[in-house]
Amino acid sequence: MARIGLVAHDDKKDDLCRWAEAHRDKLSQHELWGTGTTGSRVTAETGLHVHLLKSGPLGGDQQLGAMICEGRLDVLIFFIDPLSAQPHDVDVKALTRLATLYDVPLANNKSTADAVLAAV
Ligand SMILES: O=C(CO)COP(=O)(O)O
Repeated sequence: MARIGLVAHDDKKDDLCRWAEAHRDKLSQHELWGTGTTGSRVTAETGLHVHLLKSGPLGGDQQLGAMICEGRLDVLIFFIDPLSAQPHDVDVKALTRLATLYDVPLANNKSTADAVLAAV
């Protein structure tokens, strides 16, 4: 069982929920962790259980980063919005930096998420 982080910026939350619904059976075999709003929406729209962290701008991205550097997260699915500025951009950068540093598979879009999930 893999420990999978689920995060999406606001304009990408619909995409992530659709992706999670499409992969519901597979995702249900894993331990899911999500930032507050993303995780709540995934649960509401798919029925999947997601352990909820703080909302991203309130520290949720940093909580996922801490999980990564402590070896408590195996995969990060993070649908980033490349067309909008984020008030917590420094947190977003810190999270993607730690995923890179610790060699955690990081999917920033649906195609990559499909490939990563197929491999776990
Ligand atoms: O902002 C986020 C990622 O940077 C996501 O946070 P929420 O899921 O709480 O909206």
